[in-house]
Amino acid sequence: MQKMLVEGGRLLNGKVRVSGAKNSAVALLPAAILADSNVTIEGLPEISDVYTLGDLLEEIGGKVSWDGQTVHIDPEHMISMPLPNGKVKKLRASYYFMGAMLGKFKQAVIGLPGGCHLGPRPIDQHIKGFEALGAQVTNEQGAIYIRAEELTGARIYLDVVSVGATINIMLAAVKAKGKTVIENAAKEPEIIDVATLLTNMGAKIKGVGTDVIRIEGVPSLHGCRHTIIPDRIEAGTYAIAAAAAGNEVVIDNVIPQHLESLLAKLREMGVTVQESDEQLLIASKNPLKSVDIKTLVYPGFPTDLQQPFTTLLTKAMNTGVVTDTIYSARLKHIDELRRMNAIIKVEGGSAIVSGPVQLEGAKVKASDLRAGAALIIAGLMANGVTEITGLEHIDRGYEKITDKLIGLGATIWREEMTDREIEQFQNS
Ligand SMILES: CC(=O)N[C@H]1[C@@H](OP(=O)(O)OP(=O)(O)OC[C@H]2O[C@@H](n3ccc(=O)[nH]c3=O)[C@H](O)[C@@H]2O)O[C@H](CO)[C@@H](O)[C@@H]1O
Ligand SMILES: C=C(OP(=O)(O)O)C(=O)O
Repeated sequence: MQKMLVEGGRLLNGKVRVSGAKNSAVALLPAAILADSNVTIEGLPEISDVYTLGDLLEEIGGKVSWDGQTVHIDPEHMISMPLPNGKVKKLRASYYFMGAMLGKFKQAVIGLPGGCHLGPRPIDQHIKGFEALGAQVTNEQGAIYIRAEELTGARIYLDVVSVGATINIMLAAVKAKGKTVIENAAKEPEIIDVATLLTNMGAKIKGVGTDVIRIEGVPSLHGCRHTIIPDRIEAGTYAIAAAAAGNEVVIDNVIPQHLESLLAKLREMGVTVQESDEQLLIASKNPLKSVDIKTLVYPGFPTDLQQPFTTLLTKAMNTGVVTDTIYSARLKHIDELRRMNAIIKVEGGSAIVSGPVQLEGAKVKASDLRAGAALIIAGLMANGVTEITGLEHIDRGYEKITDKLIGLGATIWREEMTDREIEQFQNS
């Protein structure tokens, strides 16, 4: 087991390249189940969630071969193997096996998913969608059993706007008989990416990127080649790091339109942001002004950037209020930031950040993926050395983050933990 050490006080400078989008990748890989022939996906991020999903595809009989960031998936010998336990518990996105296996085999048994602990992560809207298409769904000892004689298109209104439910219902509906309409659908770029893959496989989908998606079921889907979109959350994380601890940083392989809410907030704080076709230039200034943020569904401020942004607010003048309307309990980074000298009060589900303060290096624990990113940025801003444990969360979603930050001039490295440190970590 390793820990990460960050020596603060070096200003980030230079260029960093963004990898493929984690939250697309985790849906594109299960989507390949629906094809009858080879699917190739290019530009995948080298992160543990991606490899876990590759292993799960193999568990159900797929042939999966990797060539760097490209994966070739041969679905010909896949079967409707139950996956009640094991690797499905390691990540949230294993729930996309439900929609994809239901669409392909008319049945699926999938353990309730894992993923970051952000408070309750219900899947009632996914189940409502599967049932509307004609499936019977039961929960038996922590696994979801789904079975249908036949899948028939339906009109499905989502009671909450959900990325996971929108994608899962698309996966189940692309081969159903007749027309499916998903109303109050989510509009995130990752949903468009998944729909693009499915369309390349022969699916008939209209309206993605709006809140009404129309799907005309087709009897079969074929293989294809697809290139993933860049990771807007990784790009946003580097943009925040540059604003917090940078001089001038160019972020390469970005779709700036995917980040408008973040960029608007950075500009409000006084950060210089320049956008070009595939790049962002972030130039930080002192002092920064505080702003309030409220996370919302796309194109609102992303919940996945709330935690790193909270760290940035510690160096801004006055108080900024952070409210996460998607995952109101996504606040586990706050106690760790307080250990580093941050002044943050939690009131009525919002975090109130007072600044500016000089953060101090400390021993902290990443409780989830974006909390990890928030702590790394705090380490870059802090006096002295910050020691971060819980790296398995960070490795789920950030490709080569230490190398990328070293490329920008940061002093950051990983070390093996001693037996005593591992014991302390496990008891904490
Ligand atoms: C809308 C949104 O910002 N979604 C984010 C959410 O996706 P994720 O797929 O986890 O969450 P959803 O988009 O599905 O859920 C959005 C909201 O709807 C609720 N809900 C969801 C499904 C359901 O069946 N019932 C239900 O009540 C959730 O509790 C949440 O409050 O976390 C991911 C990982 O951090 C992000 O990449 C997504 O951008
Ligand atoms: C919380 C996240 O991931 P997951 O939903 O896969 O746990 C995230 O991407 O920020």
